[in-house]
Amino acid sequence: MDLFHTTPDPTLNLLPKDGKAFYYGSILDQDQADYYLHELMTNIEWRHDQLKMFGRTITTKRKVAWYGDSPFEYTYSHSSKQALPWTRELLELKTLLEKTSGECYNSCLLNLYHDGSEGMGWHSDDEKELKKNGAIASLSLGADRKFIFRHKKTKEKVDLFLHDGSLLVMKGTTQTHWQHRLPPTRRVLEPRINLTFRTIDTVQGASPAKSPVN
Ligand SMILES: O=C(O)CCC(=O)C(=O)O
Ligand SMILES: [Fe+2]
Repeated sequence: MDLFHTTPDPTLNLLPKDGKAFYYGSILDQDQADYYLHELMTNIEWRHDQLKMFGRTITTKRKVAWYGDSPFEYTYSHSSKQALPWTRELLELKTLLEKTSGECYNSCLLNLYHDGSEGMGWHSDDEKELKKNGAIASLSLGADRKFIFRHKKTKEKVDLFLHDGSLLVMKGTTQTHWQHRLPPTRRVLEPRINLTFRTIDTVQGASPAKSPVN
């Protein structure tokens, strides 16, 4: 299904079955989107991600950061990390996303893609430490990028563009039945930041999404 050219309707489920994904379009005006992009570029403690695959350590070009309500410990590709305390801007965005989506979140994984050569491979945000079927609110800032869902069994795909300042909310059984990916592209030369607000199941501990290769 090609959803590139449809006007966003946040009441419309983009997935034909086995999950729910709602695209709100831009929820920030251009000045706000520019402001947060700049602030987050500057004030977030960005680190290259280290993935361990087949006994080798790979350093991704994209950078990541992890923030939360408390210094959640989580294991991310065989190394243990701690969530940093919320910054002012992250708390403002969390409040806005909670109001818009009607859900609560206690942590946020941020990804910085310097240009279109950086992306993220197929994965589901289904770590056992995340609240089962918890909502994930994905805010995009900067370059518009294509995002693709793929059903795990039928391989059915749903494509959309995540625009500057836009919100995508994934909920229900989406992470059980669907994977998603941010494909690299030669057409994009500008940076993009993506924030995924999540809920860690605080009884169990903490872990963000798997570490898919670029
Ligand atoms: O950058 C994106 O839009 C996707 C990020 C993502 O899937 C993740 O952080 O788990
Ligand atoms: Fe993800």
